[in-house]
Amino acid sequence: MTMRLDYLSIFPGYFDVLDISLLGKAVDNGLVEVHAHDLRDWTHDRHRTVDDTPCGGGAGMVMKPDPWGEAFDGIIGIEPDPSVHVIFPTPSGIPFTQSAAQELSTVERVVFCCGRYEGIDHRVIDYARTMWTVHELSLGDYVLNGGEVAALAITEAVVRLIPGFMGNPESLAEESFSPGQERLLEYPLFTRPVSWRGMDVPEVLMSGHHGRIAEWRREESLLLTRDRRPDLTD
Ligand SMILES: Nc1cc(-c2cccs2)n[nH]1
Repeated sequence: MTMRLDYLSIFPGYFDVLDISLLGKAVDNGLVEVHAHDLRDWTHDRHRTVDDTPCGGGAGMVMKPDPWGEAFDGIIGIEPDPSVHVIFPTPSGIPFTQSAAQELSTVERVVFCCGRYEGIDHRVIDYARTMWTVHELSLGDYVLNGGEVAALAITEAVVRLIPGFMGNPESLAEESFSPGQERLLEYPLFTRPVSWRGMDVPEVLMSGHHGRIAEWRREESLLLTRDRRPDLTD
């Protein structure tokens, strides 16, 4: 299965980075195909205008619906297709989680709509919901200048889960937040040298005693989770 990823943005250059590293490899081995589009290509005025003042007043500018609608027609089509997943990163979205990444990793087509300014005219999202499967997703309780960085983060979380993408799929199963895993934070990791700047690797990890090592790691995860993410232990 090849996943097609489209990105609609007034800064399509953000997505050049997808040609690099692991994601670049996924593109090379045909696991994913990536298309970035400049929303301004669907404007018709000399200034290639994509925004206007908010109806009802208020600060900032809102992204006009017309360019989005024409871009949807050109990129996705004019017939409804629930198999197409359209993602609007937004601070007012539902929290993006590993389980959402897991679900999206099985989808054949994903279109990211990267808003700027104060946001996109709401009729664009309402229209998209009549046509495709729409996800308004938040990365966390902080505000970015636009959806591009969020789209890249969601892309990385999703693409790395596509079967055949990661060399060693077993490592995925053990990760924090993987399905089936207890919701615990990762224990501290060490590698050689055993002694570094006066700090030694914990002795238990050099003991070769797998039972004790597993016990030490679990305890460390429990302590870390209780200290930093008590919400995960609910
Ligand atoms: N979680 C999150 C998403 C965003 C934005 C998406 C689009 C513009 S700002 N900020 N923070």
